[in-house]
Amino acid sequence: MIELKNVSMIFNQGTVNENPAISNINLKVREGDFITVIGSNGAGKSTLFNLIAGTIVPTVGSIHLNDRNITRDPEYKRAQYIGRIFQNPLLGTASNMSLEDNMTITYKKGFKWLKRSLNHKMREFFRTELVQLRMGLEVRMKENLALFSGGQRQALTLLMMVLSRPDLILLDEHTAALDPKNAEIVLELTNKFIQEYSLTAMMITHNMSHAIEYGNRLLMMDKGEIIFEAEGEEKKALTVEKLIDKFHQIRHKSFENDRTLLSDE
Ligand SMILES: Nc1ncnc2c1ncn2[C@@H]1O[C@H](COP(=O)(O)OP(=O)(O)OP(=O)(O)O)[C@@H](O)[C@H]1O
Repeated sequence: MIELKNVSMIFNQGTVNENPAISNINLKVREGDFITVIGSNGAGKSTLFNLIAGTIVPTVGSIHLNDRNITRDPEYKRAQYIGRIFQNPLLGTASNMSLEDNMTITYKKGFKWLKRSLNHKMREFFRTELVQLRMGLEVRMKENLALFSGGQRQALTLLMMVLSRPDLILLDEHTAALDPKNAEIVLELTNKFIQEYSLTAMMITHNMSHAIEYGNRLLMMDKGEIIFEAEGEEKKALTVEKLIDKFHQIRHKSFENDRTLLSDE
């Protein structure tokens, strides 16, 4: 699927501000993997996603999708097969357009003639898909998205991304800006979609228990490196305490992240 080979990212190379944000990462993401990514402040989690999404080009190394070298493919091109959701719930959908129009544009990739072609069949299809969110949005298809809550917007972004069936989805703390109840709803939906549609996904989270509970693989990053990986039974046996201990054993220092949620709840 996606493979990173000896990837390093050095920001401001050769200047006094030189910053080796990613150091020689090798990672194979297999089809169907749901990988949670945790790490201390500035560990390089978002930079890793930026490299995979094509927002930035690695200083060293290469990135491959199904054996095709995509290292130099620009972000807009990769967006056709890599979906990404950010923390800000307003980013994934257009506020000044109706729910129906937002869905149409995503579904047909923005062709101008779409509005006219929004026929009964397609409207019914959207309605059925929206029911899955259990937020009552199927009866609000004509409303502008500016009227929807952050949780509803993020659930819609997720659904619209799923409809486009990307090869890989990158979830960049996509529930962090939501209140705990909505965060839980969106996370459950994420998990449901990933399972039902056999999607391949990577999810950055600051909630350690979510990182343990969801997905089949877990990566722990620090200072631009993947310092610990767990999957299958080993991952299932993890607890927040064990993860913190692991970090301590490997790095001989305590896990520092002011936003990390360490509770086991
Ligand atoms: N565009 C950039 N230019 C220069 N330095 C950058 C850039 N993007 C990230 N960095 C630096 O790279 C390092 C890794 O940052 P990154 O945002 O990937 O960390 P993170 O693990 O996502 O952190 P956090 O959990 O705090 O969001 C940091 O030192 C950061 O300042």
